[in-house]
Amino acid sequence: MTDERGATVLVVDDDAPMRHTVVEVLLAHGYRAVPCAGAREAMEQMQTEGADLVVTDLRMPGMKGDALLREIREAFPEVPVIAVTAFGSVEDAMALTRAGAFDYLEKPFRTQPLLDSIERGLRESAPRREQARLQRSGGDHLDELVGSTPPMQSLFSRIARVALSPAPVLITGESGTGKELVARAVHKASHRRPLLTVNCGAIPDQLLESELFGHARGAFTGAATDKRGLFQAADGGTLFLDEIGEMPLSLQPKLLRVIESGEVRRVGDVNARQYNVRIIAATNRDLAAEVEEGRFREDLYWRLRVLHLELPPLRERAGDIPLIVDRFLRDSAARSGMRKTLTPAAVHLLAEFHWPGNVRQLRNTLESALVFAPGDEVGAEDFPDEIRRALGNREVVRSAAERGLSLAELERDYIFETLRRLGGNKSRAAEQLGIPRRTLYRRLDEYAAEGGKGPSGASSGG
Ligand SMILES: Nc1ncnc2c1ncn2[C@@H]1O[C@H](COP(=O)(O)OP(=O)(O)OP(=O)(O)O)[C@@H](O)[C@H]1O
Repeated sequence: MTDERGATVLVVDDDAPMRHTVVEVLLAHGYRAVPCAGAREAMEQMQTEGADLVVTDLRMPGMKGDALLREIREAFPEVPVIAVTAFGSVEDAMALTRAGAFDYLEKPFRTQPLLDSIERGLRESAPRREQARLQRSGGDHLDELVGSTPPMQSLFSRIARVALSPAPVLITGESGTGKELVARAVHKASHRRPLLTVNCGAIPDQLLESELFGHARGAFTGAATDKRGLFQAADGGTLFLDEIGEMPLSLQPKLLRVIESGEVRRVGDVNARQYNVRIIAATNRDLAAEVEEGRFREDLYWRLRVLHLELPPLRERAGDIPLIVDRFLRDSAARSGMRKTLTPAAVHLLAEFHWPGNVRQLRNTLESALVFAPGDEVGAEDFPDEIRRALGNREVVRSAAERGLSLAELERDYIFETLRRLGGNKSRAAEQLGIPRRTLYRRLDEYAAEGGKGPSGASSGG
């Protein structure tokens, strides 16, 4: 967590005495308070110096305070805005919250509620502001990638560092962790152009070679004209080889040769040409294991992973989930013009789930909940059973793990408990357990043979 003393707070009010009083109070409490006489001045200040939080009056000449609120939400969504309003009607307050105000205070207000609100606003927005800071310091190449947890921060700084090198980069990580976004970020920061992408798993083996290297007219049946390959088309830029683990073994030595020499020979051509192409490869496979098993060439593997970026699975950076959700909600609001919010229970649910399909699954899940949730608010009940059940299951699994149960014991207890709940009806129990009936019978026979120990609680007690 960042230390919020010294945070920059803009105080926007056209009423000079009021403005100065607030500034004095904030300075006395260790904030860097900057007075702004109007909305324009405030926007100017945000663009040049930045700000961590804004306290603004809502009625000012020049630009209305609520217009300022909207502008800030759009340009600097990470900066919380506390609105000060003279008319404290409920309608106003609701309109303000809908427009994105973090909090509002009625005039005249006392010092302590203002200080409390500022402290809370800074605390709650800290991860978003940190992310924005990182993105700004690294240029705009990270703008699609959300994350403020330590593994993502270290990834961002690695991206900036590897971008300028001409060496190949290997990006690994489970499916849906953002490998393609990382490839794009590396490319963007590299100042190379253009970026071409090929999915090695999506093109039939025979075609991949001519897709990559091109072919000469008449090289094979059907090659009626000369064809440029991706290496040629990407000259001066980056070639992203997605799903490199799927590249056929027969093609791998050719790719290695091209990477090492920079020379490409089209299929059916005798002459080689020199191209300047930076390779980024990605895979969700364990390439080292593929090498062990003879499915991937070791020399190519080592050549590709000169620079290696590893994307952690989402469950290992759950702290990023609220940020990612926030980004998706904003993207979706921008597309649909309808802004929906999540209830705290829904946010909790999403933050706690283990997301085997990583960010892609989170995005898809959220998108469908946004479509199907009837009102403006998406609650935990709008997410699939499977996700809600997993959280309940976690409690059960945790207590089993705490008791030191083996998998076999857990299974046995679960079977007996299901049978007990269903009054001993084996057909229904098998159905609920999702196993064939004969499997259930076999298990019960095994337990009986073990001496009918019954549930582990009973056996460990005896
Ligand atoms: N850190 C992130 N911030 C925002 N969106 C992300 C992030 N990581 C992934 N996404 C989104 O998740 C989805 C999957 O990302 P991407 O296609 O880059 O994953 P991948 O690792 O390449 O997956 P695969 O191995 O299946 O090809 C995309 O919609 C992407 O925009």
